[in-house]
Amino acid sequence: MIASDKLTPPPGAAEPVRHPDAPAPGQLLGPHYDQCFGCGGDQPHGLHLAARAGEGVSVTAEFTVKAAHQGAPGLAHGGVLTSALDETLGALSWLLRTITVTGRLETDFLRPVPVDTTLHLDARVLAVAGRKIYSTAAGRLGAPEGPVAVRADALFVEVKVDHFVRHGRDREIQAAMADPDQVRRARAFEVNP
Ligand SMILES: CCCCCCCCCCCCCCCC(=O)SCCNC(=O)CCNC(=O)[C@H](O)C(C)(C)COP(=O)(O)OP(=O)(O)OC[C@H]1O[C@@H](n2cnc3c(N)ncnc32)[C@H](O)[C@@H]1OP(=O)(O)O
Repeated sequence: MIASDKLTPPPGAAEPVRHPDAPAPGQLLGPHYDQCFGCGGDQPHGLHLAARAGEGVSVTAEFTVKAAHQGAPGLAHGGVLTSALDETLGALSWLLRTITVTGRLETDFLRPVPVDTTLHLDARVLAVAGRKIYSTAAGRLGAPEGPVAVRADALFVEVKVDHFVRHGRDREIQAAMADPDQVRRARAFEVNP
């Protein structure tokens, strides 16, 4: 499977560089926002995906499919699986110490994923070109070496905290800015907070 032209790093794109203050390999990254559908602990039907720093500019993550995540009877919904890939790819921001949002995400669905399966995900940055981060991820059934069920290629784009302040609903933005723990987590993404 080949990523579309929009996901092919341009000539001159740089190798990704792990930030010197990135969390150590093996360290749990924790949620970037408690209400996040992907990683937040306060979302009852969220994915509760737990990501860890890997070597280089990579992460691993686990997500267990619940009944609330079904599309067909007993099987995970494809959009939910794409969300798990998106969240895992988003966690790469912790290693670059930049805030990024998904610009483009292409998913291949290779095997059905039954409810109760734990999907073992991994993601890594392939290249960086200015604000554009090119990355790839896969989700395996039941074990880190299990068969690949889903995979994705992505382009994330670097933004500043201002992106969220400008576009987010005011109620949640005000609450986030009043929460010192949330502000600390946002700063952990940024090289120059
Ligand atoms: C107090 C508050 C605390 C907050 C604490 C936050 C904590 C940290 C939260 C992180 C959360 C992560 C969660 C998981 C990941 C999501 O799910 S993120 C949510 C989904 N994504 C979005 O909502 C993004 C919506 N899109 C946008 O906002 C804008 O289109 C973007 C992506 C920021 C780009 O807009 P822009 O900044 O105006 O930049 P633009 O010049 O258009 O594009 C820059 C470059 O990217 C390229 N590009 C852009 N989009 C595309 C595309 N779709 N295809 C190909 N190329 C593209 C452009 O062609 C351009 O290339 P160059 O011309 O430089 O070569």
